[in-house]
Amino acid sequence: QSVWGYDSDNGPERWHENYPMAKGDKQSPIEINSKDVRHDASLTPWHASYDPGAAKTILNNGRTCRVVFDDTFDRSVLRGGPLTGAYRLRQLHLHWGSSDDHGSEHIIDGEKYAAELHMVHWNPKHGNFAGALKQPDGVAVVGIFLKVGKTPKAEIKRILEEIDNIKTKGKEAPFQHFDPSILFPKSRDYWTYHGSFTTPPCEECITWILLREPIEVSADQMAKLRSLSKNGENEPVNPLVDNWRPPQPVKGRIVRASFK
Ligand SMILES: COc1ccc(CNS(=O)(=O)c2ccc(S(N)(=O)=O)s2)cc1
Ligand SMILES: [Zn+2]
Repeated sequence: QSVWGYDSDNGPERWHENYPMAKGDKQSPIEINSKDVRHDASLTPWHASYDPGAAKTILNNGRTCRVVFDDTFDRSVLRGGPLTGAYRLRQLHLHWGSSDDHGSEHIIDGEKYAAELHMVHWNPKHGNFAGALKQPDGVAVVGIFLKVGKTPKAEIKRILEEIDNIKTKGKEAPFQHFDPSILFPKSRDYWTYHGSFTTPPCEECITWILLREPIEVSADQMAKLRSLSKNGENEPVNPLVDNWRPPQPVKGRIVRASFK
């Protein structure tokens, strides 16, 4: 029984065999077409107040590179935008391609970005993360697009410098004194819609907040990300690339924009 992944025998087309939610009506990611988006003047700005001391470790779980935060109390929280109340930051991770022309999960007006960074937050009114997964307002994910350019954002460097310590599956390293809000682009403009985890178990518990302005990374930084391996240290190197789910049916959902 192969665990889910992104290969032909365990990839997105087969996830529904073990995770029936994968065929739900509110799945993510989706393609966003500006002509179908509705500007909602009632959408307020979102605010993140993160404690750099909440950052704990960075790990390679064979499917992504993930930074984990202390979410045992309201220490690093996201508020506002489409959200009611304060959502606790639990982890951030990325999805990327095997080349710079693809890799993001959400696609904007036909454009695929080289990568997409997800900051996962959960609603403490549901007790714990496992409880929040079962609620439509349980989880909020901020998505930031990464574009390859000439003036790379220095802040992503901190994450990529750690890559050498977590090359293989299961490797974990301390990752402290890190405030992920330095990764935010200048503009606060965003799209928001209701969807799901883009990986199994694909629960439909996510309020997506996708930032309109991409951040820039260098080609070398993308190559660094692609040097991670899906396999453990005593196994053959299997480049960790193309860990993105293709767009899912919108099924009548409305995507709202905070901007005109
Ligand atoms: C029942 O046990 C569970 C249930 C659910 C999870 C997934 N939760 S998670 O935060 O690791 C995420 C996976 C995918 C995310 S995406 N690409 O949509 O931002 S977030 C873990 C354990
Ligand atoms: Zn993700």
